[in-house]
Amino acid sequence: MAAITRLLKPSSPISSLLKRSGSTMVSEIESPRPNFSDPKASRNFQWVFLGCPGVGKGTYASRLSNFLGVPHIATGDLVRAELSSSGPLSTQLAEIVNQGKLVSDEIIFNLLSKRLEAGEKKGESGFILDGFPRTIRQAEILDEVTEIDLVVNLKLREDVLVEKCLGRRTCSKCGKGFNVATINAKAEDGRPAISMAPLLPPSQCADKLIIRADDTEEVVKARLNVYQETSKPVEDFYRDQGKLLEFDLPGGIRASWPKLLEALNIDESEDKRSALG
Ligand SMILES: Nc1ncnc2c1ncn2[C@@H]1O[C@H](COP(=O)(O)OP(=O)(O)O)[C@@H](O)[C@H]1O
Repeated sequence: MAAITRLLKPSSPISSLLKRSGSTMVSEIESPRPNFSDPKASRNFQWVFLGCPGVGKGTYASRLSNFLGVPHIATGDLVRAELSSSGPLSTQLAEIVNQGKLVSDEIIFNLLSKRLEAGEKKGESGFILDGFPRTIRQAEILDEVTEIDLVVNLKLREDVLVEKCLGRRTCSKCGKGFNVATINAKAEDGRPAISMAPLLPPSQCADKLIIRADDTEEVVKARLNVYQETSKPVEDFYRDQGKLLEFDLPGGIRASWPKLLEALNIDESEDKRSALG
């Protein structure tokens, strides 16, 4: 794995470059190509998680980020934080998100570069991006500003995705995500059977659970359509670069996590095991 993942450090902070790319003058960007001649300039993992709404990008990206010691950055979380901040963008964002549409690339670049900048100030390096890039333009700009080492594409049958989204709950106090759905989908039409136990909250979170406003059946279906039309091509973008690792989730976390580590060639007994919680 080290060979795939330990590439070299970009010469400028990705946050400032993403900010500049918020304008349409993408061609103006001076790409900070990795400096392969400096063997000391090794950097941390720069991974992307792709997959349909409800597939579990947040769950697995967050576990891996603890395991690998890099921040998990979910653009959906950044959008929701902005939404609840009652800042100038919040009304506009609520309208877009609650219809299941994508926020403009400019707004996303802006939120992401602010998050990366704050992380750089705290000494963060590397990342697992979740929910970004979601358009070809976002993928192209990300490619202009830094090197992505690996893209994990999580996959699950669509009927299960809807059930999972409808079962999602978040603790309004600690922010942790849970799922109250018990999934037992039978094998049919060439789709494999899949069972997933619910991921229930501990007692201190049980009375603080909230449901995302965009997790209604109608909006989930709209988001799945947007994914097929706009985000699916991003898979091809990375497939063509030879960076896409396809991973069909075999079931819930218990069944999937060890298999995912195996697919990533990560030994679970490595020193970061304690981070798993
Ligand atoms: N990279 C992005 N580009 C455009 N819009 C985004 C992006 N990331 C998040 N959003 C907005 O935030 C919403 C929630 O995103 P996310 O939490 O990633 O949801 P999902 O469960 O659909 O994967 C999206 O439906 C979209 O409106």
